[in-house]
Amino acid sequence: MCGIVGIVATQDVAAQLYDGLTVLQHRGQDAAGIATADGTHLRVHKGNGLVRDVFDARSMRLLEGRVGIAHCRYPTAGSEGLDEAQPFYVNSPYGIALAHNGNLINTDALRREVFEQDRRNVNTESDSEVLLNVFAHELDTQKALTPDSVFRAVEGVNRRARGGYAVVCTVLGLGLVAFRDPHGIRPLVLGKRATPGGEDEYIVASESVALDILGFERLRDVAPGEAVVVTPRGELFTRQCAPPQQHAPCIFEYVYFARPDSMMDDISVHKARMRMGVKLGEKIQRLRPDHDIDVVIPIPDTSRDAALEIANVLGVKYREGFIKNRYVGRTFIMPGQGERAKSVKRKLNPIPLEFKGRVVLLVDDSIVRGTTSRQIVQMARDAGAKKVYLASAAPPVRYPNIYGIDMPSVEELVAHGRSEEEIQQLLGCDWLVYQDLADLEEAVSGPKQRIEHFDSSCFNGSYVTGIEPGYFERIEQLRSDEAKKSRRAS
Ligand SMILES: O=P(O)(O)OC[C@H]1O[C@H](OP(=O)(O)OP(=O)(O)O)[C@H](O)[C@@H]1O
Ligand SMILES: NC(=O)CC[C@H](N)C(=O)O
Ligand SMILES: [Mg+2]
Repeated sequence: MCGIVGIVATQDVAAQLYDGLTVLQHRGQDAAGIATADGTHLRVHKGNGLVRDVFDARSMRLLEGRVGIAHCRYPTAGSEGLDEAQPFYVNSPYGIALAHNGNLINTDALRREVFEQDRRNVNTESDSEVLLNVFAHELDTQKALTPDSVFRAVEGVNRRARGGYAVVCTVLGLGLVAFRDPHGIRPLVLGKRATPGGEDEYIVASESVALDILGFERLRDVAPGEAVVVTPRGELFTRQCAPPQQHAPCIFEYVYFARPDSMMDDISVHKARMRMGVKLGEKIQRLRPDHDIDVVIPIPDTSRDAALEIANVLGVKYREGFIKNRYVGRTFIMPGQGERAKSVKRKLNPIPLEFKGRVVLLVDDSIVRGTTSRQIVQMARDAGAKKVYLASAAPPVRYPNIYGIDMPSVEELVAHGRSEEEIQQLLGCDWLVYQDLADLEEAVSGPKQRIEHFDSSCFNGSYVTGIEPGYFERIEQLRSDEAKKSRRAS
């Protein structure tokens, strides 16, 4: 999913960008990078691996500048290699570094346009490098470098690019630029803090947790289609750069991606997950008023909030029956199926006394490829459970996600083309229950019903940007696990 941060401060920002990235690490574990600008120079350091592995004292010292951006990557386009780690950089016009969370769905057409019409070279398979070149070209068509000209350039990007994008850039000679796609599919939040001397400092980030740990106050979310410019002197400019369109934030952020301590589009992720638990608990109660569940056990980490509420609604015990190895990262965002499958075992281990002789209800936030649940159900049986039920706080994932979550191939989705009974059989549990989509959407938008529409495409197959014919076949060819495996091998 990728995490992005941009900061303008009165001191060098690299150390703060680094700290910001460490709390966005759950959004991307494959690569990380920071770019800083100090007036005349842009400095970039990036590499493969976790944030803590990519930077050392020397690379941090070189990252001078009071304006900077940072990225941690979960690839959805191109390869996992260093070439496609972000931020990307172009030296014309002015020198621009860009970091992107999301995924473009018209990358091929844009790539051709960029080469043939804009006469710019894109050196990788990354959609983000294409996006940078579109922005650079649009800025190049402007007469001067001002917030106003940047807003016109972002208007140009919004006319040309389709898909999900939350973007941070440093533009030499101007400062920090950030923008969000016209549907607001990907998240972006704006924060501010004042120095003891009363000077303003600003941050934009994928999740508000980055603001919290760096002492910024959350001002608001960047609006769909809005762009933000912050100059090195701490002046903030904002403008709507696209005609109004349906706001459709990605619901999977609330289900799985985001940290529970983040606020996203003014909704607490933690509360959204608790409400998912209440709704699903009520459904279980409706379907099985005389249930025989002895204990509710979450599949850590992300399902905990929902699982606790299910236990409360059902009036049964909640127990931590699986212990998570804190040194293993998130398995879903690992690039290959072999690694994902191996990592579940390394990551989760049962405490048998919580299972022995009991009817257990295991709860996960979502079942995507079924990698986790298939193994966990077996672990619960091996640990002595009498019966193993499984509840998913999200509906069946039956369609690809194309806006920044790497699930391009329907064949890899355990629920694709299968009934719930068939999935239950495949996962090996005694009963399987899924959240209904209407309940999930209601749970996320909350009592105030702040958001009317979501991008719920992986659950209902409805894509807010529209899709070109042949698109799914093409990404399947490019990005299925099989395709990635043979690319790596060659
Ligand atoms: O059906 P699957 O393809 O296995 O994908 C779904 C699982 O993957 C995620 O866990 P992950 O280990 O990535 O992160 P977490 O520790 O935050 O739950 C998610 O929370 C589910 O447990
Ligand atoms: N998950 C993301 O946001 C990915 C960003 C971009 N499409 C990449 O692959 O690098
Ligand atoms: Mg999980």
